[in-house]
Amino acid sequence: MIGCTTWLHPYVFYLGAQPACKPANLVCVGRILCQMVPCGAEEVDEAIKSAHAAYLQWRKMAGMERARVICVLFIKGQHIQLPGGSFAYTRREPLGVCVGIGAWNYPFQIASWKSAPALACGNAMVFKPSPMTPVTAVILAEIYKEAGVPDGLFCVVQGGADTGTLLCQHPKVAKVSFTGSVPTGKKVMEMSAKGVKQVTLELGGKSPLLIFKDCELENAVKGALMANFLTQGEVCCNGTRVYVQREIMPQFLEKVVKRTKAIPVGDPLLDGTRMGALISKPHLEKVLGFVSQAKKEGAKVLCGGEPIVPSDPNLKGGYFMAPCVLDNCRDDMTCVKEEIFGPVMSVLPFDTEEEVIGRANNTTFGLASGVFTRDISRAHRVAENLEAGTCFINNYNISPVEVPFGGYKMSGFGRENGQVTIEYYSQLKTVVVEMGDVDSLF
Ligand SMILES: NC(=O)C1=CN([C@@H]2O[C@H](COP(=O)(O)OP(=O)(O)OC[C@H]3O[C@@H](n4cnc5c(N)ncnc54)[C@H](O)[C@@H]3O)[C@@H](O)[C@H]2O)C=CC1
Ligand SMILES: C[N+](C)(C)CCCC(=O)O
Repeated sequence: MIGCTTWLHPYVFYLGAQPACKPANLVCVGRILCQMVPCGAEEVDEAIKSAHAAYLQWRKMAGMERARVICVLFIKGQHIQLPGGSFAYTRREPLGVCVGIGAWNYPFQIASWKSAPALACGNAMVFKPSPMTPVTAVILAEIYKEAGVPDGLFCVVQGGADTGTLLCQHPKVAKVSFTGSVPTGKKVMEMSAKGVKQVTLELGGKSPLLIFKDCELENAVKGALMANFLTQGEVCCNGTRVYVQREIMPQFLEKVVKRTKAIPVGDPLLDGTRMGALISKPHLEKVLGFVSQAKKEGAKVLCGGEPIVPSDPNLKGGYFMAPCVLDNCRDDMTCVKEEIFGPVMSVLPFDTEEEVIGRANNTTFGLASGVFTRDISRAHRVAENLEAGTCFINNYNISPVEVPFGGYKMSGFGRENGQVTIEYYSQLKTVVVEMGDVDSLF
């Protein structure tokens, strides 16, 4: 499949139809995995037309029929009684062709979180994965095909910013669901606004994790690791600002450093590995740059923060680094303010609940947050006061598909997962029914 230069119906994906474009290499531990060429205006247009044609059939199918190929959530409207026996009802209808644009960190999950509810609601989707991770969305298309999704309903187009722009600007597109950085999210919103298209934005974060002295410490330590080192720290909702109540700071640091040093870094295909390589050389350099900057600004590296070369010769060209814990951090440091998107935990002391909530909220991001405490009232009070789309109590990074996920503030808007997602992939039609005579004013 990789390197093919034509459409592959039915789940159209383009990997090279434009000889004028420069091919981009997808590399794995320094070796080329596949080559691809971005889609241009012609291919984007064809994909959207193909999705639109499939949508016209798919939208007519009853939920039960769609449920044979995709697990359809309960999609229903409301019945509203009006005077004189008249009534109104609402219908949830699909939007049309939706575009999904994904980041590279969870490529298969992002493609699924967007396309499954879009299709379940009766829409078609044209999905563009990140050019860093072009393959798994194509595998998802194959899975859909096997499950019985009609030809053209889920199309994958390859490319970067130019292809993304073509998708956002296409007049036949009804909605854009975007996962990526804040600067790109703003551009996507701006382009979509010009065509009055609906938008869902899942953007970056710099989430706070609050650890109170009355917590169950072992769990809090494990939670802090889950909040920082999952997927090499390349997770938008990671709790990278770890606020620890001063009294328990020494015990917390001792335990967290011990566990961090023991994380097996290496081949992600081996069962025992808990951390793989970062996505690319420039990204590794960026993350290491944050660590050096933190040192310059007065942070103390308790462990990690340097590149490592695993012993396996096959991994020599990979972009591995040792997971890092930073102590002596302050709220005004770059490592505490900016999204690093790598395995770097910044630890900060606090004294009171009121103080830590103010500090936790002092950010333009608002994706997630977490609190560890045994005090049930405190836990819910903190959850209420933190300005974030999710608050984890006594755990972190738990996101089953039945639970809504999305941001506050500059981390975006709209929600993915959970029943609420229906609202973001459908529109409401009101039907008003008169049961008596028309009472005309004229
Ligand atoms: N809130 C969430 O659910 C998640 C957010 N992210 C965020 O994503 C970022 C990292 O991912 P990246 O791929 O580096 O982000 P990015 O913003 O550079 O790219 C994301 C996607 O947008 C496309 N794109 C770039 N310029 C575009 C344009 N002008 N018009 C349309 N599309 C364009 C890219 O090709 C890619 O597919 C981090 O900030 C992270 O926090 C990542 C995963 C989940
Ligand atoms: C699955 N989870 C919660 C760890 C991450 C989901 C958001 C992302 O794509 O970064």
